Amino acid sequence: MSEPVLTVRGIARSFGDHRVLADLDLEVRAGAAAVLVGPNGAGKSTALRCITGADQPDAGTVEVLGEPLDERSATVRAAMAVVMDDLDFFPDLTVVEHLDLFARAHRTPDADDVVDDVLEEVGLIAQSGQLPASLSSGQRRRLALASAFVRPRRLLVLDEPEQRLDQEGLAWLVDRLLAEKAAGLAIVLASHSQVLVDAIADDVVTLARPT
Ligand SMILES: Nc1ncnc2c1ncn2[C@@H]1O[C@H](COP(=O)(O)OP(=O)(O)OP(=O)(O)O)[C@@H](O)[C@H]1O
Repeated sequence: MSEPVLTVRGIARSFGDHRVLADLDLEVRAGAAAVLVGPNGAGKSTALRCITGADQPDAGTVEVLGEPLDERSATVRAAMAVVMDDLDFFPDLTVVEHLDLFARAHRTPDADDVVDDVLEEVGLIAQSGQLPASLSSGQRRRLALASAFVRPRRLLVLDEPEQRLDQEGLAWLVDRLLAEKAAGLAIVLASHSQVLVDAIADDVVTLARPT
């Protein structure tokens, strides 16, 4: 069996005396998907933030490709594509300019072709010249997801990627994530969509709302 792409051991996180995560373990290998489920406030986003280095666990360890997580390392930045809940875009860059930026910054081979293909796939060809403020919320979500698919990646970290997608968008997302797994990507995501969980999860991790 391949080495794990992501290994989480015993992470814990509290805010004041509010314990959100306690002793969370997770291992995700190439071609597999782990899905975090649980009610609002259960700690799914907190866990993903600890995995990406956006937050620090109080205890436990996170390893990416066998190395302790350092989100500044070139290896981690090249491997980990992250789409979280908060969608920040440059207000003065168009849809296609955002994707060009991601693709070129990460040295995607044949960047122009990749960006065109992904724009088509996410259904944003007609909006490619628009600024983010003029997109619908679902179109902004598609742009955020597209940014992960125009760059090299070995680990996808996605926080509720189904949010604001219509039914056709959810069907696309399922197909895309299955294709990512088939291509050897490791995926960890949080979701409230049973359709998505049933379609892609190899491992379902249920977090309970803290008491
Ligand atoms: N920076 C913070 N300071 C204080 N409390 C926080 C902070 N971040 C998260 N929390 C708390 O931690 C708990 C878990 O939040 P989190 O966002 O991880 O939940 P979630 O499972 O992702 O929920 P949802 O399904 O609503 O997205 C919540 O009670 C939240 O208020």
